[in-house]
Amino acid sequence: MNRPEIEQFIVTAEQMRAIENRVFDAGMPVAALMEKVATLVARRIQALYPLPKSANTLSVGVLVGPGHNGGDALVVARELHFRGYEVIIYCPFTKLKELTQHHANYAASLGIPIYQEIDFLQNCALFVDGLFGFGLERAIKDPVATAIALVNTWGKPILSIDIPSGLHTDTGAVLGTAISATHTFCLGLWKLAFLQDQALEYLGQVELVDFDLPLADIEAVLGNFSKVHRIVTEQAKSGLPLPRPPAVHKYKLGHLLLICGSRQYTGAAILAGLGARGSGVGMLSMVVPQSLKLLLNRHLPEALVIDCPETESGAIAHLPPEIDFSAYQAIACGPGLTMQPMLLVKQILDSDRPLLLDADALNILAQIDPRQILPQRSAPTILTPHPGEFLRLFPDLIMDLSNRIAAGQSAAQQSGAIVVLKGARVAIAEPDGNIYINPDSTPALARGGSGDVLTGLMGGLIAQVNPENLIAQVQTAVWWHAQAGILAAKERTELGVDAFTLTQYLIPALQA
Ligand SMILES: NC(=O)C1=CN([C@@H]2O[C@H](COP(=O)(O)OP(=O)(O)OC[C@H]3O[C@@H](n4cnc5c(N)ncnc54)[C@H](O)[C@@H]3O)[C@@H](O)[C@H]2O)[C@H](O)CC1
Ligand SMILES: [K+]
Repeated sequence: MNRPEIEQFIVTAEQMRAIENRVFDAGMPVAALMEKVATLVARRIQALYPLPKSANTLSVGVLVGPGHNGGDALVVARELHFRGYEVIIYCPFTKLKELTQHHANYAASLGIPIYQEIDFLQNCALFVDGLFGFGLERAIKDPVATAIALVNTWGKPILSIDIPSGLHTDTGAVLGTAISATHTFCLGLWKLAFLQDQALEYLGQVELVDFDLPLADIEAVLGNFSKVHRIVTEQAKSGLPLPRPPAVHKYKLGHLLLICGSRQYTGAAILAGLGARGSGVGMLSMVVPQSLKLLLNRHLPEALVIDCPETESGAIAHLPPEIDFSAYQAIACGPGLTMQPMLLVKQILDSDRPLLLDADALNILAQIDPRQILPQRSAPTILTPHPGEFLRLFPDLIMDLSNRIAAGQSAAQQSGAIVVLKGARVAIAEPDGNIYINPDSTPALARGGSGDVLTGLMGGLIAQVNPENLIAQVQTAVWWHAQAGILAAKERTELGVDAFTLTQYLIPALQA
């Protein structure tokens, strides 16, 4: 059983090494730690792939590298051998670290075959990957590169120790070539690569193996320096406005002003409205162009629809002159807006309400310059860009998959806004440099309209709380949205999660 508090930390290779060194300096022998860690991994492998009762054994190919990742793999090989598995080792390296060499000698003395060619392992039913861990420093070359490519094509389960060999521990980039794991046992603390979009297809199912690194050592190294956090379920749930106080009325549960839609993008308004409905917000007012009013009344009978004069092409022309922003606890704006309501966006930027901008509102903001206007706002601003919108907003922050965390942090610091950077692993950056990454999601959410649902949901949540708790609500919204997608995909496959269906899973996701 992992300690729950351990799940929140995210470390770089350098931080992991520093934590590990503190433990060694305090007296824990390196060999003892390796023994402990690898024994835990071996047990997990036995649980996942028990020896079949029908056959006498299961053949396991163990890929062994020159460092301590290879040492871990050799301990696993030895344990599986003693438990009755037929183990075959591939180790093409002539020079091993000392401890690793000791384990290799002992494995050989037990009669476990060790080969320098990968072909000897091609009939194995299962592979354990211990080629490289967080010590990988340069691109993998032949013959190991070819061996990795070959094992990947064999289609057998591959269980990686610590990280799939070939992935950079911090960026998740592939260095030369990488193991495509079916399952990865991340050792001790979550490494940054596990939250990087570009690593996801190599990781398979992921699991943290807690081996009792003392919290004091983790905190001594991470201390105030670690600004990268993993959103954990318990914390996300605690942000939900539940349970409601028993004696409460609708105006105490937040009033959201949701500004969205155009004749061209009608559905975006409906989806955002349904997202807001899911949030349980006390009151929902929706600003839309006139011609959407009837349709919205049909889909969202509970919403107060503020219909606005519209442009020739059906965008909102302007807000009603009598609109009073102080009646709302939050404003969310953007889905389906088109680029026309430029003045409207300027007007809400001038308001003193917490403001969430998405989609076209972000594209309009990009033309105004977020770094100039956002720091002048008296209330918090939240931006929810996908990578394309992000680059329009912050064109000089070149963002690619290997630096999205740093880019998100810079954008938040420079604009003073909370920046929710969408992607396979949504990252939420705060102006103070902290960044929160949502670890569990599903590709089912990569679909038109899913962002509109998030805007409504997040808007509805932030309207319900004190602006001081905003960052917690933003995390909760991102987590909740992903959980709804995960549940919907489980019941309906990843193809069955259109944005409307997603709105129908918001509440079931909480019940689950
Ligand atoms: N997390 C912990 O506290 C523990 C981790 N353990 C395991 O140890 C590895 C890290 O071990 P380390 O020896 O530092 O690194 P690696 O095994 O990843 O490999 C480094 C080794 O490989 C050489 N090298 C680097 N890049 C290449 C390359 N492209 N081609 C060839 N050789 C390369 C480098 O020079 C080194 O010699 C960690 O991941 C865990 O699995 C401990 O077992 C327990 C505690
Ligand atoms: K590995």
